[in-house]
Amino acid sequence: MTFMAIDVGNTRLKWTLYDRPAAGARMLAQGAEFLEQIDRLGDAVWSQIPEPATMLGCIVAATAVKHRVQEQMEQWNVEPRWVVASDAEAGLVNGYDSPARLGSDRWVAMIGARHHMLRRGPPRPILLVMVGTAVTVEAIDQHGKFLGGLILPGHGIMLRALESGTAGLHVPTGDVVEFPTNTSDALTSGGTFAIAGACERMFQHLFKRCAAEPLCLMTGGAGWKMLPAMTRPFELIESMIFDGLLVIAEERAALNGGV
Ligand SMILES: Nc1ncnc2c1ncn2[C@@H]1O[C@H](COP(=O)(O)OP(=O)(O)O)[C@@H](O)[C@H]1O
Ligand SMILES: CC(C)(COP(=O)(O)O)[C@@H](O)C(=O)NCCC(=O)O
Ligand SMILES: [K+]
Repeated sequence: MTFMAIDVGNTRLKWTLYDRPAAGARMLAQGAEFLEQIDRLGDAVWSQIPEPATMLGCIVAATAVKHRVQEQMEQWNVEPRWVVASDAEAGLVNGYDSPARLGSDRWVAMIGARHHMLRRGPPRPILLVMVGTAVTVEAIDQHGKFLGGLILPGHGIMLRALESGTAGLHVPTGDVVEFPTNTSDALTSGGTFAIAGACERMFQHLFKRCAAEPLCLMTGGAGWKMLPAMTRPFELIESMIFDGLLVIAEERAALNGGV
């Protein structure tokens, strides 16, 4: 009962094939492609792997990208299914003003994060940071309610915005240092500490709201770059969105006999 999990962000498509649609499933194959390169998936790596029996994905890229992804899946007899954020799913309650407008990647990652937290101990609030094209900083209380989250530009977008809005900021990538003394280091450190500072503020808001110390989790393709600059310990779980997709698929299968 093979299961394909797909996460399409604004920069890359990430996929993992599992032996079954359930938390703790065994990974059979995985990959990541920049969106410009996804049109080769069907003929290349996806023609070399076992056919998935079911599929579940989340996508925040444009509708045209979704169609391109589904085209690559046509060789399989599998119906594409994409998560849409709802009022509640898999133990998480959605506090967004318009629940369906919440990015499905954010929703799925939060479900994965809550699952990780519950497996390791008593319920705690969670601060979940996802570092992709954009950065999101999510606050979840100890009861599983998503209280709200921040959206910030990612490193790349911040740098491009500064480059296009100024005459003198066209420099190579620098290092993250406490007291930058050149333009490259000033830009790289500025972006990194902007994100770290936003995370710290949300940690404080969440701690105060819940009167319990949040568990700090991080995910996303650029998470490893942010880790050393954080003001407190974060655990990096690269597979968070896939873990969330597995949890959702398992629960939906139990509820109605299929994803
Ligand atoms: N192999 C890589 N090459 C270049 N950038 C990468 C790579 N892996 C991760 N990144 C960084 O991670 C970001 C993309 O992370 P990802 O989680 O795939 O984003 P998204 O979900 O928005 O598509 C890029 O903006 C880039 O900064
Ligand atoms: C915030 C995002 C742009 C993040 O995208 P990503 O960095 O994963 O490509 C995406 O989750 C999105 O488009 N969200 C919809 C708006 C919202 O969540 O409020
Ligand atoms: K993402």
